[in-house]
Amino acid sequence: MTASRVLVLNSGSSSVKYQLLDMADRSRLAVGLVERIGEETSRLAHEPLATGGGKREQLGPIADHEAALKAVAAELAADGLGLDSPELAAVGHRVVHGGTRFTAPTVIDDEVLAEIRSLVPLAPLHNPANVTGIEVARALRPDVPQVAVFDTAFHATMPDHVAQYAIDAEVAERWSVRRYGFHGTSHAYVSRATARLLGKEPQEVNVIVLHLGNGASASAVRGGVCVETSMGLTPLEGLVMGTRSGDLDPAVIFHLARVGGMSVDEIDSLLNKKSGLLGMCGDNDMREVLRRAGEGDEAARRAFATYVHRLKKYIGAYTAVLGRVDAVVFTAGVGENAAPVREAAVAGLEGLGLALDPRANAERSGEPRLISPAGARVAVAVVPTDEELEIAAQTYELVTG
Ligand SMILES: Nc1ncnc2c1ncn2[C@@H]1O[C@H](COP(=O)(O)OP(=O)(O)O)[C@@H](O)[C@H]1O
Ligand SMILES: CC(=O)OP(=O)(O)O
Ligand SMILES: [Mg+2]
Repeated sequence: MTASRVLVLNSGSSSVKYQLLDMADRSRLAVGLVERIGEETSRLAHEPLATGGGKREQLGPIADHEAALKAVAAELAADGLGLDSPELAAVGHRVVHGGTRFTAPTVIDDEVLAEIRSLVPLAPLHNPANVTGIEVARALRPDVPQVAVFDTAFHATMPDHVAQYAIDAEVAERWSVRRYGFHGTSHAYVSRATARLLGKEPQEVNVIVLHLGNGASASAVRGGVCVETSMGLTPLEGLVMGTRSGDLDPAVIFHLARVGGMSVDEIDSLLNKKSGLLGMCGDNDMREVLRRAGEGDEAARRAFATYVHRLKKYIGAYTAVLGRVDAVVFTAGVGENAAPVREAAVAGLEGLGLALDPRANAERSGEPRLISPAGARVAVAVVPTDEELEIAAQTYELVTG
């Protein structure tokens, strides 16, 4: 019997999502989530699909990512799905920043881990958690390959003139200042799945992918190759997000420092953790924003309008970048679930060939589906992302291929 299980760890700044998959048939054996790590109200939700044991929940403080991962390992072990199993072929880690060095899945050794650690300043919210995940998994199973799958990898094909910021070239080179892009695993998976939905090969279609989760980014994918994306040096640029500002005039930072007396760290925290929907209206969860806006709450309505306006700008810009667009596709928590966001983002874009079928848009389903009217010039679609499956597939291919 060859080992065919892959454990995928997707560690975020305050959460860990995980899945144990059997890559022999791509089935999911266990899935779970630890959220609000570092708070009093941490929660671990675990579902051992293989045993049919039903969902289990643990409430109470989980201090840090190390504690979270150990709790996950204990849950898996309790179902006989532990990391000690001889069937475990590899652990796949989502690593957010791969810099210019990593553009493909990579088996992690000491040197690779050191390089991932050195990229922490470029993804301070994400890479430290990714490093902890690698350290904990490695300590538990030093004999099993640990593979890093990078959020930046899919965007490495962006042309230099797209990746370059219009700043002094020597300064940019010296400090690795360029646009990298993130959520690449999702953009890759979803753009391919969209081609399939259209009955085409990825090489045949041009797609605009809107990944709208807590973090949010857009990408322009021409014939399966990423040519532009909205996140930059770090996951702060681009769309309005749950707690991040996205695009702004860089002079806002000088102004807040010089006139507002804020430190660089305070401004960093303001723009990454206290901005976006949260900053504008006090709620970062789109469900709350929609509920409040529906009740006529002015701050929530304006936050929604700003969020949607930014999306429209990117759809227009990427239509120009691609020249011909076959599909605009919505994915991730907001993109898959929030029909009002999709409706408002596409409204008024008939000139670009975009329209929605209101009935199809209102339908709820976990399947990839079209929400544009039959015969529309540009398809509009909802395609659920599956970063964990994609990470598992890339990991398994690397260790067995
Ligand atoms: N039914 C829904 N309507 C609107 N927004 C939703 C809905 N379900 C989930 N979301 C949004 O999805 C977001 C999380 O998306 P997700 O892709 O899971 O994010 P991440 O992977 O970045 O943590 C939540 O902040 C929430 O606002
Ligand atoms: C890169 C990024 O923004 O990731 P997330 O959406 O998981 O925060
Ligand atoms: Mg996500």
